[in-house]
Amino acid sequence: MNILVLNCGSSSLKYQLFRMPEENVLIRGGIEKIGSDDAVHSFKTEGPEGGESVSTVQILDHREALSLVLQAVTHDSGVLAGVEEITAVGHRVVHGGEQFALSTLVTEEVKAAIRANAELAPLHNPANLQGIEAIEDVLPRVPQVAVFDTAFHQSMPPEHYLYPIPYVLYQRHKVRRYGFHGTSHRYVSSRVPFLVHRDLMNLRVISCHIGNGASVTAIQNGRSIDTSMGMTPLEGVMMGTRSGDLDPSLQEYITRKEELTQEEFLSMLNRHSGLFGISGLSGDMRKITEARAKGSARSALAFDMYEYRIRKYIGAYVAAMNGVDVLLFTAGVGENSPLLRRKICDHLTYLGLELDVQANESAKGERIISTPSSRVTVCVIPTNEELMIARDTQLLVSGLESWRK
Ligand SMILES: Nc1ncnc2c1ncn2[C@@H]1O[C@H](COP(=O)(O)OP(=O)(O)O)[C@@H](O)[C@H]1O
Ligand SMILES: CC(=O)OP(=O)(O)O
Ligand SMILES: [Mg+2]
Repeated sequence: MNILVLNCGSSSLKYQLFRMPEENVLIRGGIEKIGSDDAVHSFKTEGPEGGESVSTVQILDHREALSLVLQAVTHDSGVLAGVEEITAVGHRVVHGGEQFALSTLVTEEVKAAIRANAELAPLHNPANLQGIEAIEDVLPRVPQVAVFDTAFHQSMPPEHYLYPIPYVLYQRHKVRRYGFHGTSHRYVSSRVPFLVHRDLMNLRVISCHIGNGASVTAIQNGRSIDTSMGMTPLEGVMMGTRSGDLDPSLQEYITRKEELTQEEFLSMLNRHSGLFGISGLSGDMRKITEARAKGSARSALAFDMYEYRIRKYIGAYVAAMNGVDVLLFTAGVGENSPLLRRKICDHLTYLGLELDVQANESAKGERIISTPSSRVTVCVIPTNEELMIARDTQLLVSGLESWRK
């Protein structure tokens, strides 16, 4: 079967088409700057006759973006003869609230729940829903599956997911911590046994997903027991453009002093803070690392704060699990910044952690970067949220087909 996986961001759409169960990627692509005259659509087909295409186009919304995707996977690339060859579509959906601990087939109720949770993930859920509805319009008979960022963290116990505020706010409005990047944390932790040759059920893993958004998760016996993001993806470590943890009193003080509205304040924390806010330069770790190397004091400060805040969460999760067996790094920064990994590990030697400095600098792909005698195994595991979504979609759609027979 051919499964199209869509990850709709606020102004972007990433996609991959999988042939399942072989797990072959037939084509992968992305559209950036949706809503502008100069949106960029790029895609790449795999295999011996693989090719690449990059074009600048005017794209108003996700609906238009999706028609380009369908054109790319059929006519433009020749990968499929027609859209009817798409068996099912899997979507990354960021906020599933308390309703979803597992992936699910999209129904009217599921769409209503995604809509209801949009308030909690305003940057992500509306775009996810647009993607689902756009597919419904074009391919009304094709089953769709929603795979939630929050689902993996539904195993957190209440003492970890509740905020110490009046309990009634949880009862009335479901104010609690949910956590995100669950599909990524689930995927990378599922790879650990293959790398360390030990059963996940007996391991304490700290998973650091450090991309544009970043979160750290404590995984005990294969289940998430705590994670750094909260009710929204703003809590936790410092990120590219997001602040992470703050004193909540800042809101009243800053909005008064700077005459900001609540929306402007939140936008400042989401889009103008983090690495970008401190460096004044960029939220992109590559630019920060370059500027730091050239002597920029503010970029060096931004880097140090970023590293320190991740390390504090690692320390907290060592305490949460009474130790750690595996520390793993994933996503754009986690996979590609040996400097960040080294700086973090330099301060964890009290755990008996010994980084293999050469392995940390040189290798690519899934790998162990600690020494054989290290008491904590440190790994780099490239994430693959899309594959996880394709697998869940396959599973749910196969169930549907056998039920229909
Ligand atoms: N070689 C590299 N060194 C440091 N950071 C990198 C490198 N390559 C990518 N990154 C960083 O990864 C981040 C993007 O991560 P990614 O996981 O792709 O994010 P998202 O999926 O949330 O958009 C960017 O901040 C980028 O700077
Ligand atoms: C939930 C979240 O922060 O996602 P991303 O890292 O893709 O922005
Ligand atoms: Mg991501």
